[in-house]
Amino acid sequence: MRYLSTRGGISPLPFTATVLEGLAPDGGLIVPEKIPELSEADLRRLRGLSYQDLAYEVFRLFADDLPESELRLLVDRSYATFTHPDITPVVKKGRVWILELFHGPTLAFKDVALQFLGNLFEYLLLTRGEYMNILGATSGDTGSAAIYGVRGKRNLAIFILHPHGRVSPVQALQMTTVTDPNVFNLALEGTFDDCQAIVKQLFGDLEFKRRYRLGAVNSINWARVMAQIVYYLWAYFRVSEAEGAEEVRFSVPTGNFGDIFAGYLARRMLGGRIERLILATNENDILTRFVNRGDYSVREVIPTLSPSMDIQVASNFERYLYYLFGEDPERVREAMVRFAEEGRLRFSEEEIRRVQRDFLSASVTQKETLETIRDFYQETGYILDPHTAVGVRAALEFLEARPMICLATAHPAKFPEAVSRALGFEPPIPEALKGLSERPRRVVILPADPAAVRRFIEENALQIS
Ligand SMILES: N[C@@H](CCOP(=O)(O)O)C(=O)O
Repeated sequence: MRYLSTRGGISPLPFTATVLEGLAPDGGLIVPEKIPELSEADLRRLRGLSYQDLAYEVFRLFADDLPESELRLLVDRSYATFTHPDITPVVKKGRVWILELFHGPTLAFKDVALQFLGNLFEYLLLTRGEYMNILGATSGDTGSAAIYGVRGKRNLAIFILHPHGRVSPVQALQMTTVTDPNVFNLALEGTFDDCQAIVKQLFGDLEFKRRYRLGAVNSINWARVMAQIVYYLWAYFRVSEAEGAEEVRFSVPTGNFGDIFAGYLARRMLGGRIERLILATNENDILTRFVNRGDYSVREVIPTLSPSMDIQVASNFERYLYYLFGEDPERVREAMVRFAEEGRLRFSEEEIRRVQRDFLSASVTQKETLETIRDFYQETGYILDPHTAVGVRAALEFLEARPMICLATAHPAKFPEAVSRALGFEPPIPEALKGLSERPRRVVILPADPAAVRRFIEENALQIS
């Protein structure tokens, strides 16, 4: 498989180069040259596999320049850190299925890809005798998952930018209590969008990127998206079999468009057996306005009870645009230039119709989020985290005969304040979070200024002369 940039400015790359590159040097996102479609025979072969075997088979389609034996080891090592034997179990609760993506070390869906990416980085760097400084932005969950994915690994340092005071207290503790010398948490005085823009700006400075060997852990890195495709296929197989249904819907709480973009690819691979994806947003509803009205225009970021989704500029949206525009990089480049200048994009009626064949969308208020946590608990005894609650609420709006699978993107114990507001008690604390608040912390507060971040990296980056 070869990889291209959504903006058309690179020669085709193999998988391993794609992973190390992160963001394409022309500022675009990297996409596979073609999306494999699974035949009936493939589906029969994949249906009964364990999660690890399925992941191995899916990765083989995209990562064909990795030795197969090494890929197998990477998959097994990555999912050995999960506490559930099914890795991402799917359970029926009330009228919907819940796909639990929070059984990894940091209790969020990000672990599914970042455990793998951490091991993959280590393997690639050691075999090439290279090092890397990872630079990432987080609105809460990616940060700790990336840190846990690379801590203790050789030839790697990691710099994670989060918006100061705008992640949940548990999310902040998960990141800042990792005090290994190669882990740097930078709390920026701004929003997640500021953090992500700084990351993209520093990646866009090719001289800086090459000098400090910058690597990406956000879903701009293709390996993140690839790893997330697996759980859509996994859940499709489990639920279609249990319900005797050919088609299902998935509901996905969405901020940066990475997770739902993996769902879009899974939908294409399954030949439409995912009838549609429900794109669920909180009050930061730019993506809902896009799906429902073709209005993709930036507004102020509103802090909510589901902070990981407090995002206006969704970086993976560009990958979807590439397919919406018929894989025409020229159109993508023009659109991204216009968006940078005007902060908005408009779409034709025909384009909106096509978008609506892929997605249905609803935006969910904080009041509705709390009501959903409460009502769902009363009906099923199951505690939703606020992000999952946004997805469940949107799912209930679009419930019909097909089974509905809701992505449970984080464990409720990461958001005890929101759960307690809804239910009057906090969720039980899982082992992984016990004693966090007593541990020493390390975090540096900086202005949301690219020059300040750049200086910090220059002073602290791993450099091997
Ligand atoms: N919601 C994310 C934001 C970053 O998204 P990513 O998928 O591109 O890493 C978070 O929790 O940090």
